[in-house]
Amino acid sequence: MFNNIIILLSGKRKSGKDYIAEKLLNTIGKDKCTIIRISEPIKSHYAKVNNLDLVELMSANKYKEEHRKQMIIWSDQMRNQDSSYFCRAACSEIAPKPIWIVSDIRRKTDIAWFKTTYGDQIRAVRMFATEQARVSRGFAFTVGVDDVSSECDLDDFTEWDLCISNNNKEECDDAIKKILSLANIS
Ligand SMILES: Nc1ncnc2c1ncn2[C@@H]1O[C@H](COP(=O)(O)OP(=O)(O)OP(=O)(O)O)[C@@H](O)[C@H]1O
Repeated sequence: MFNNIIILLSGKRKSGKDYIAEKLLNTIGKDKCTIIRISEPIKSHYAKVNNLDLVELMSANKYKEEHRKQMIIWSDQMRNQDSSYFCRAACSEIAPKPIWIVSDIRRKTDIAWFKTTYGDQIRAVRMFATEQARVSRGFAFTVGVDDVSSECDLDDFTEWDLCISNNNKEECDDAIKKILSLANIS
């Protein structure tokens, strides 16, 4: 596979993982870069099993939030059988581009699988935003979502290559520069 650097983005809900991933994609260029979402195979398999509309499920709307808890429970059951099932599925048909951005790393097993599979190509990035900023972006603490392993498993992980803040435009611009530098892109 022709990929040189794989940027893993992790952070709490509404810390801006997708936002930063899209900015990186637009900066690096779609010819050289692609975004991978582990949630894609989770959602497509979950939609199939439950006869749901995948387009609605992929969008950041109420429909997605309504199904989030059930998807967490279902995907945990799948992971208990095979912890790297969704990581493998997400990477199985990716275009051969030099930079991959995985925009929704949530578990130690996700990082372990990427490191085992892609070794020193991996750059692990943790994003932070204040609760105030996250609330302003639509975050509301939800039992069964924010207090379970999909949201908390990486809270005590320390082996990040880079930690960044994304509370405002200045921090976001700075974060983009730091991630590009980490990935050896000037
Ligand atoms: N630096 C920023 N400036 C302005 N808006 C931002 C910034 N970062 C994120 N946002 C906005 O906040 C909202 C949440 O961001 P995003 O969807 O990227 O978060 P996320 O971490 O991917 O969340 P989730 O884990 O729920 O998928 C989006 O509407 C996004 O446009």
